[in-house]
Amino acid sequence: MQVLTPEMMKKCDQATIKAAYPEILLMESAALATAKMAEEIIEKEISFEYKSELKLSFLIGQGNNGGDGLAAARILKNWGYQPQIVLTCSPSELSGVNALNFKLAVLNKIEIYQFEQLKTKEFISLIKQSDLIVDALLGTGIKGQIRGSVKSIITLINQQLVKKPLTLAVDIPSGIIAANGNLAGDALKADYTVTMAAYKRGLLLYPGKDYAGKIKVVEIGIQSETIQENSDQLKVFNQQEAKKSLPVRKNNSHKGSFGKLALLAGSPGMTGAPILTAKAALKGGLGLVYLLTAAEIAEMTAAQLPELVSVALPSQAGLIKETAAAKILKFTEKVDLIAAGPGLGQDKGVKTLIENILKESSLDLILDADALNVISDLELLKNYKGKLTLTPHPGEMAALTGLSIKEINNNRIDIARKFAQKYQLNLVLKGAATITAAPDGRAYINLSGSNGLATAGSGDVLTGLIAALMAQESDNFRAAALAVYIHGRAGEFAAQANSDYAMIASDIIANLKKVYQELQ
Ligand SMILES: NC(=O)C1=CN([C@@H]2O[C@H](COP(=O)(O)OP(=O)(O)OC[C@H]3O[C@@H](n4cnc5c(N)ncnc54)[C@H](OP(=O)(O)O)[C@@H]3O)[C@@H](O)[C@H]2O)[C@H](O)CC1
Ligand SMILES: [K+]
Repeated sequence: MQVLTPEMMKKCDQATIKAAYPEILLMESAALATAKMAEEIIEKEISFEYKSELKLSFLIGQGNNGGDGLAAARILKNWGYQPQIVLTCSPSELSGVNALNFKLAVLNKIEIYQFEQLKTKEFISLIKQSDLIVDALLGTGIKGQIRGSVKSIITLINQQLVKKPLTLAVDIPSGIIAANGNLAGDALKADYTVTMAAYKRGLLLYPGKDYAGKIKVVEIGIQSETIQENSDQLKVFNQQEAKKSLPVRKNNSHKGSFGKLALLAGSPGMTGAPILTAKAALKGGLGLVYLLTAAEIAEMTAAQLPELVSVALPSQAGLIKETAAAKILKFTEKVDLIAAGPGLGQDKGVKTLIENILKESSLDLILDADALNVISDLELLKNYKGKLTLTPHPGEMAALTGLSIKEINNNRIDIARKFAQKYQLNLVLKGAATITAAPDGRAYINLSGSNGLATAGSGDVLTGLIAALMAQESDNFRAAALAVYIHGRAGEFAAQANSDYAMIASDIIANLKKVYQELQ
């Protein structure tokens, strides 16, 4: 399913209207979907005897988002509810389809208030008594910081109400910038969002994602071809996508059928990282892991995980020496892919080692953590002969690009995509709302996960999973996106079992089986 910017959404609306779909009909479809969602929420969340006893309050802005709200209120009135409307402007300031929907609301005898004419106390009491608020103040047309009556309403609700009524946002919570998920000063938190035709970026990026609650994308008459033509190939990776992408395992197979991984990882202070990566790779379905590690810890790591084949490399002060390059490259002749980085440590020797692999190997290669930190010549990435995947967190991405972490997080989608295209590699930009980008411009925003995933070793687990899925699926980009999804979903299961607070990286691995069972 596509993820759009406000400009793309506008183009879709315009193309649909131009192709003979009247604007009022589009708005009516959006309103009908909103009314249905409101009814679903009411039935699920509120116990009541008569529809007419429920207080449904519609907060209505001056634009088309408000128009959606006006029409939805009218539909619910016709279904036997008693909605009331709070308008942020005077009726004479409404135009076009919004003015028409206002007239219809009046005709249907809906109770209408103008915010400016209400005393603060009256407004607060009206909101407090509401069983459901429908937020149709601002949608994709937001410009600049919130202002005027819209700002007063959002501020009053956020500052004066200890317990906020159940809230349904129309299209996007008001105050969230649809292009990037940032706050336009302040925003109204929703429990549910009904969004028209496609996801908007701001619903999936933080802080917007925290404001949106449960999101439902509804069809309003815009053809999927129109959305496809006006989008930029950014999609969500959700359970449906994961089910489609899960590699089929052949019955007539041996451990070589599911891939052999050379994992270059670990140092004396960091013996857990390679174990987490190796274990996640094996539990992810990979056939065989060779851990290539510093001589000091080769034996000890082998003892920690009996399924592992541990290979000792020459080292100095615990870090693998650059002279190990020849041995590693010779060794990689018998594997299908290489993953490097977890717990590797950083020094000149490690840097030379990684550079040599980038210059000489042509296997599928995943670089994570310290293997990313030692890269200074980005041309090496571009010129790599095999298929390359990088898995930076925002700090590592900042080091790779020379941007600040804040800049990365403010524009993570575009930065990840441009980097992947420029250097012709798969990029997994980690953090809340992980982006997976392909060299050909495709990209996914991942939808699974929990804040418990922000725990030591979580990235090491992801690297192992990416290796596992890549070994089983030929499209490395799809494999990486699937691994990110599975990692996030296993994190959700781990959080359910342990709480977000108490889960650790090993719990992600322990819950992989539940994800595979769910996807099969
Ligand atoms: N045909 C369609 O386009 C459909 C659209 N749908 C819904 O429409 C909205 C987008 O509607 P749009 O009118 O483009 O914009 P909004 O309603 O979101 O906002 C515009 C009004 O809000 C005022 N505004 C803008 N920024 C601010 C702000 N920071 N603070 C306060 N007020 C603001 C703006 O005022 P101006 O003075 O700038 O003109 C407008 O009054 C979309 O989200 C959907 O809900 C339907 O889905 C159907 C088809
Ligand atoms: K809204």
